[in-house]
Parts: sequence; structure tokens; C-alpha cells
Amino acid sequence: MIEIQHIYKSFGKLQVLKGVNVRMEPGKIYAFLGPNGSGKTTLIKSILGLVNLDAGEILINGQNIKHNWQYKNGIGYMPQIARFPENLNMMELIRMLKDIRKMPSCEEQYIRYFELENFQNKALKNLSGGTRQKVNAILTFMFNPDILIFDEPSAGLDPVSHIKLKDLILQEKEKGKTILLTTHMLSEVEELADEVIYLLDGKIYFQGTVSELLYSQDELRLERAIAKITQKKTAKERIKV
Ligand SMILES: Nc1ncnc2c1ncn2[C@@H]1O[C@H](COP(=O)(O)OP(=O)(O)OP(=O)(O)O)[C@@H](O)[C@H]1O
Repeated sequence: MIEIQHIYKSFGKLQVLKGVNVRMEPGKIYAFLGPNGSGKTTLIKSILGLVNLDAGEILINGQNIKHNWQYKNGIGYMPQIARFPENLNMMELIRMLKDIRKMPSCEEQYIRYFELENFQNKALKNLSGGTRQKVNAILTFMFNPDILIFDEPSAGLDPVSHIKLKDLILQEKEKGKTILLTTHMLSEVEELADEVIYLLDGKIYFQGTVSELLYSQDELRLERAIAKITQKKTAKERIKV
């Protein structure tokens, strides 16, 4: 269970999160949507303890994450862009993480699943973008975390690998994991999300199922519903000017 309680974050004069309040339960997939720069990654990084909040609290399984680094062992994070120690190969990187975490891991099943057996000894800097993304996925799943967070997970993946990743995410949900993702791919949202959380102007504009979102905007297609919300905001800004 993740509870985000009234969090605020500014970068200089830019107020990015302005009192975000949300609760996420195990066994569900939450898709964070919102225009570019609406604060999705900042919110995710706050949960990961990578952002110093100005106000508010985040609790994981009832525990405040502040001054508590151990909770991070229960989170698997797949960032938008994988940054690796470039001179290592995949197995050296995996060994390094296992040495640091000292936790049971099941990387072999994911190496087979993403068909990366032949890439094990190749330097990470020489892998293609999509292959690096698959390595990223292995690192996310291999310690069997209770919480999984994906920031634009489909970036660079070919269609077969993308389907494989979505299937894995759904399997993890069935195991009772709490899953968060940000994406601009609305097909991914329709396929995966139990709940949509739409961020706008630093606040949660909408939280509910895809059907509820469609109903709230009186639209049949998610793309059109999202466009309607964004256009309403732009129209309001024009009126202010
Ligand atoms: N470390 C930082 N320093 C200064 N500004 C930052 C920092 N991190 C994020 N921002 C700014 O905060 C705002 C929100 O950024 P964020 O990456 O959270 O948006 P996002 O919703 O994930 O966007 P996108 O859909 O483009 O990925 C942006 O204007 C961004 O430039």
C-alpha cells in the first residue's frame, strides 16, 4: 500500500506538485497520465526517495519513507532511459546489484524470457536501445519486489518484446503487486490500467477507471477524452490572459 499525503514540490519558482493526495493498493495497476511536464516523473521519483519534498508525506505499508532507506529494497523501478556503468556487461552488472542488495534473485528466468542469453557478455555500451531496455526490465523484476514502477516502459521495445513486458506486468499484478506506470501510449493504459490518475497543474485532476474517465468527458475514445481535458485547460489559460 502506498499513501501519498498532500505532497508539494517546487524547483525554484516552478511549482510542480501542489498538494497531491493519492492511495494505491496491492493487486492493482495505476497509470499516471498528464501533459508533458505535469509532474509524473517527479511524483514517481518522490516515491523512490529521489526528490526532497517541500511538504507532505509518503507512507509505504504504513511506514513513512523519510529517513528509511530499506523500503527501497521492496521496489523495482524501470526508468525511462537506462543509465548503466557502460564498461560492464549484463552479467557483471547483475552480479554487482546482487552483491549490493544481498537478496534472493531470479534473473535467469527473465534473461530467458527476454531472450538475452547471447548478450550476457557484451558490453552494455554496445547494446541497442531496445536491448538495454530489456536489461532494464530484468533488473526491475529480478528481486521480486512488492512494488513495481515503470516510467514509459515501452520506449524502444519492438512489438513482441512490448507484449512480453505487458504480459509480465499483468502476471505481477495477479500476484498482488502494487504497480505504477507513466505512459503516453493510451493503448497501454486501456490494456493494463485498473485506475487512471490524471495530473494537471500539479494536482490530481481525475482518478478512476478508464470507463469512468470516458464517461466524465462524454467520449467513447480515451485519446479524445484526454485531448478534451487538455483543451479545457488551454482554454482556461487563454481566458486568464
Ligand atoms: N531536477 C529538476 N530541476 C529543475 N526542474 C525540474 C527538475 N525535475 C523536473 N523539473 C521540471 O519539473 C516539471 C515536471 O517534470 P516531470 O519530469 O516530472 O514531468 P512529466 O510529467 O514526467 O513529463 P513528461 O511527460 O514530459 O515525461 C518540468 O517542467 C521539469 O522541467
